[in-house]
Amino acid sequence: MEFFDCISLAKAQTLINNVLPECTTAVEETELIEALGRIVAEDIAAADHLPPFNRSTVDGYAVLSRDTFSAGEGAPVMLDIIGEVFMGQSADYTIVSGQAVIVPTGGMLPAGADGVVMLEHAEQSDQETLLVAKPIAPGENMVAKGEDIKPGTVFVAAGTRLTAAEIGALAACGIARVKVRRRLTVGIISTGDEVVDVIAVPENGQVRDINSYTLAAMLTAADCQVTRYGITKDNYADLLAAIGKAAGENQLVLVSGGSSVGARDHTVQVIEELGRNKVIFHGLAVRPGKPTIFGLIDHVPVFGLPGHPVAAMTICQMVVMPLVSRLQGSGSCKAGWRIPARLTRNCASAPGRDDFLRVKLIWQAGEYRAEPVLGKSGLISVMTQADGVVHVPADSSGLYAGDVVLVEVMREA
Ligand SMILES: Nc1nc2c(c(=O)[nH]1)N[C@H]1C(S)=C(S)[C@@H](COP(=O)(O)OP(=O)(O)OC[C@H]3O[C@@H](n4cnc5c(N)ncnc54)[C@H](O)[C@@H]3O)O[C@H]1N2
Ligand code: MOO
Repeated sequence: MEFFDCISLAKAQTLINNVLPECTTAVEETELIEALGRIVAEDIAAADHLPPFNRSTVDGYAVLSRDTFSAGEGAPVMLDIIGEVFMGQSADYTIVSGQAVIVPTGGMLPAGADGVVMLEHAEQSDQETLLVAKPIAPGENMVAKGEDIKPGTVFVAAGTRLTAAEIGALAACGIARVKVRRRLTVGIISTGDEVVDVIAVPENGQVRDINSYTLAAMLTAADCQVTRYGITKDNYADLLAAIGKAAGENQLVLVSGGSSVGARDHTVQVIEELGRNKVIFHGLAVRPGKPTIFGLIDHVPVFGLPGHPVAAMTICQMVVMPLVSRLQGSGSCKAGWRIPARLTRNCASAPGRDDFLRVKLIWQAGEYRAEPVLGKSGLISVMTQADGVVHVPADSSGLYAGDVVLVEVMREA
């Protein structure tokens, strides 16, 4: 039996970057609310000032702040109330020194006013006379025209994955439709004579398909359009047909199982045949995930992911997701939050190999602790217990309890 040569993770990433350096995903326009989670295709700048006029942030009296500087509880400043601004209406006044105008929270400030005295810090001795008991600073209790967003400012950059906050900013600027990248199309195939679908009751020797579900869930959460191509038997012709179809219909293909070197592991030969010798690597010096395959079929990247469910998910997160982000035109990896945490126990690692350590995050004494989740690569429960992965680089011989590590969070919430 011929065993594969493992290359380093760093070399693998360079090879992937070299063959697929940039985003080629087409652009489409979508309704604002449909744009949540999508990747913005071009820089978005504001056309106007936000807000378009000076606004009060409290219920009170619009004034010239300098008129109030000498105000105090025992020595109120007296101002003339010249009118009232109503909510949603233009403030058709100009105030000068010695004058005040009643304004509601969110109301427009009259010209000349540079601050608002809160209702509770002033008293009306009659309808036209205001006694101010507390000074305000210039700009206090108001939002200035353009203070939020200035015209011409790029407030959502190309490559941003839209969250509720950007959706709100776009709404504020009157942008009802957004140019976003088309969803990356991803085909997913599970292989294995022993693998049966979720609705089947497995017989002895059989297991239900986990990987096409975990992978589809991860890619869907990363805003991809996923097609599951079911389960293919460990049979060269069936695998050739399935991978060929998936590569013809998608921008990325993930095949789980059959990536190792056993007699039934055909994935690499199939990619080689369909891609005309475009297998770029087979074997990574990582754990888990050693038998990972990467190749191209007519420019479509195809990964052969290890069958063990922990390995399939981990390689998807650490190797496939960065490529997905790049192909999507996104600067940020969907599930790529890294947070510092203190390791709770020693973890050995073989030098010369990158290790991906599964950890559970526990909030304790004002910091996160990273508790290693022990368990074999074939156990899906390892992943239900883990919150993320710690990358132990190839030049490390391990980590010590108390080390502060970066945890790549894999959990959505
Ligand atoms: N002699 C060696 N044997 C193995 C090696 C090795 O270096 N030398 N590597 C091991 C490692 S590491 C892994 S990971 C697996 C990878 O094997 P394959 O990618 O070829 O996957 P299979 O053999 O098809 O399956 C492995 C394992 O995973 C289960 N599996 C497969 N697909 C699914 C699925 N869709 N859902 C749930 N479980 C799945 C399968 O039943 C096997 O138990 O090879 C080791 N062997
Ligand atoms: O990829 Mo295998 O699961 O390293 O154990």
